[in-house]
Amino acid sequence: MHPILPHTGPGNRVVRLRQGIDRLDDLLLLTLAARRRLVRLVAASKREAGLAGQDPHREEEIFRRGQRLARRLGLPPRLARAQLALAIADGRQLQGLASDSGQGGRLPIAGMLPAPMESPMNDQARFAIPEPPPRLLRWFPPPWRWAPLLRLLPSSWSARALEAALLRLLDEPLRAGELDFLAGRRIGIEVTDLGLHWVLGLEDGRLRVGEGEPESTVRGSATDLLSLAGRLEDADTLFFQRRLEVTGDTELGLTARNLLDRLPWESVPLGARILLDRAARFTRAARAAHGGQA
Ligand SMILES: O=C(O)C(=O)C[C@]1(C(=O)O)C=C[C@@H](O)C=C1
Repeated sequence: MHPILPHTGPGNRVVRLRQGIDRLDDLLLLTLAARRRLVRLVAASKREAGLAGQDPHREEEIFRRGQRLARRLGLPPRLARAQLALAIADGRQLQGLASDSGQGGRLPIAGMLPAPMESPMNDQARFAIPEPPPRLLRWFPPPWRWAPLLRLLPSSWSARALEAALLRLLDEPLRAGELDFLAGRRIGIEVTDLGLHWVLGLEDGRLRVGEGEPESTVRGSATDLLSLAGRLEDADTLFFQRRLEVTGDTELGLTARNLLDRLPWESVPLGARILLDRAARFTRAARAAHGGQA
């Protein structure tokens, strides 16, 4: 808490807004850290495929996409360009590539990056994704601290993201007709610590995330729901420990739960599996770092 700002009134609003700004700054850095991991992976794949490190077309494409998104978000295009230039300069530096390969200073802020500090590592150590260190996680806010920020986002965003994630995850059971029991029904998913809830149904053979009163609701913390979806914990354990709860039409809720248990995990796209596994491990480690309260 800032020492000279009051705890009530407009001063308090400043404190809370600054906390929001801090969370968003955390997100910026977190995004950069995740980007670096992907750059290392893409560098390894390019080497394996015998492709050149530097790819000016790809860089152009990144800038073009950035400008389009900046326009849609009302962000100054120069700001978007500068941010992306910094990220790409770092991407090049990670791969030991020239920061500006004679392209007329297209990455003008490359010089702002610190000199490479990468110590020589073998490929395995370099590309392995380490468990986040606990001290860093204690600094990283627990899921419930994100709730007020998430509420600021349009609910259609989270609904679309969930719909896309579920479509990938449940593609095979959906095509095999195993989700037919959901036709015309509405099942709720509630992430208690994030204050998020969605209603899921099957319309014309397609999974839909929509509005309305659910007939049955599966409820749990972000960490526990991710652990279930990522197969780090099985549904029985979570229900038995009351970390997962089904209310309303129990039969419908239990059918959904059983489906999750029987999910043909091998058929889930590898990328989605890795992402889920990472997200679940990360939030579990964050919960442990916050004394089990995240
Ligand atoms: O996509 C790649 O091939 C990368 O190496 C990543 C990246 C970037 O940082 O986005 C870095 C250097 C390349 O010139 C193009 C893009």
